[in-house]
Amino acid sequence: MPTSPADRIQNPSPGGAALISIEGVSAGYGSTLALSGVSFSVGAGVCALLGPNGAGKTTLLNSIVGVKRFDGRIEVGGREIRPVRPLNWNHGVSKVGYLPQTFSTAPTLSVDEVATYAAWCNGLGRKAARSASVEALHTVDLAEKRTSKVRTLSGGERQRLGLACAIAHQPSTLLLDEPTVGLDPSQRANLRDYLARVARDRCVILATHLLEDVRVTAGRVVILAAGRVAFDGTTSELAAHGEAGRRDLESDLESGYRRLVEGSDG
Ligand SMILES: Nc1ncnc2c1ncn2[C@@H]1O[C@H](COP(=O)(O)OP(=O)(O)OP(=O)(O)O)[C@@H](O)[C@H]1O
Repeated sequence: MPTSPADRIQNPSPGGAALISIEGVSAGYGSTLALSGVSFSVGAGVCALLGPNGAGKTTLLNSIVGVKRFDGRIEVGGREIRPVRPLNWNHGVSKVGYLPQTFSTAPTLSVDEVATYAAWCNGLGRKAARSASVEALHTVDLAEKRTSKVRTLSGGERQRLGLACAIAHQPSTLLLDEPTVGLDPSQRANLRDYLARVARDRCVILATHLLEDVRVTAGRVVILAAGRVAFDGTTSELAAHGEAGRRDLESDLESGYRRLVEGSDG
């Protein structure tokens, strides 16, 4: 069985200090139950959150960040999330950085203004927010665009601006909802490198449909199906669910995923 590079370099074990703890979380929209009794905890490392369309991934991330009402208990860095209140409400700098599935912001603001404002909203003072913006834009390779208006950015550049907004205040946990969608291959590789680096001492939950994201970055995988946890283990354990004799780790992961979620591996 091929071993994931992330398995070797990270400590995705929930046996380490849990940065995010989710216990019996249920949430819905009117009569639609989107999450039903979801429980797992996550320590340092990249934890991939997989599942078919409508499985509840975005609902779970919105619950963790405190913008979606839920039943059950969620703690981030030992602090209980009380929906619906911003995470940093009266508590200083937010411990969470969130890149939503669709990042949108005021088109007439400059790139630098948007990132500075995000850092300020996440609890930094004005001066610290300005330098945090400079650093974050450098990290996502947007430093040269800092004076450009948001409306002039390409789709991939907007996505990277969204990431800069999520990381500028240096949160201990990062929630990223399909962050590699819309990025070109070299920016996608840069983002994966960045995630592997920051996840050494932080928790990253990466919601994605791309098994290459999982292979390259994640040590741990949680699969949601119809609002419930269908799998919780390492990437190697997920691959072990696949049909034997596949070519590589990514094929094993796909086969394991399809067997668990669809009851077949196509
Ligand atoms: N604002 C909403 N109003 C009503 N139902 C919603 C709303 N948002 C999500 N849902 C429903 O909740 C369920 C979970 O949706 P969610 O967006 O969390 O899934 P997901 O796993 O993120 O899907 P995808 O992979 O397509 O992004 C789905 O049945 C969806 O139709």
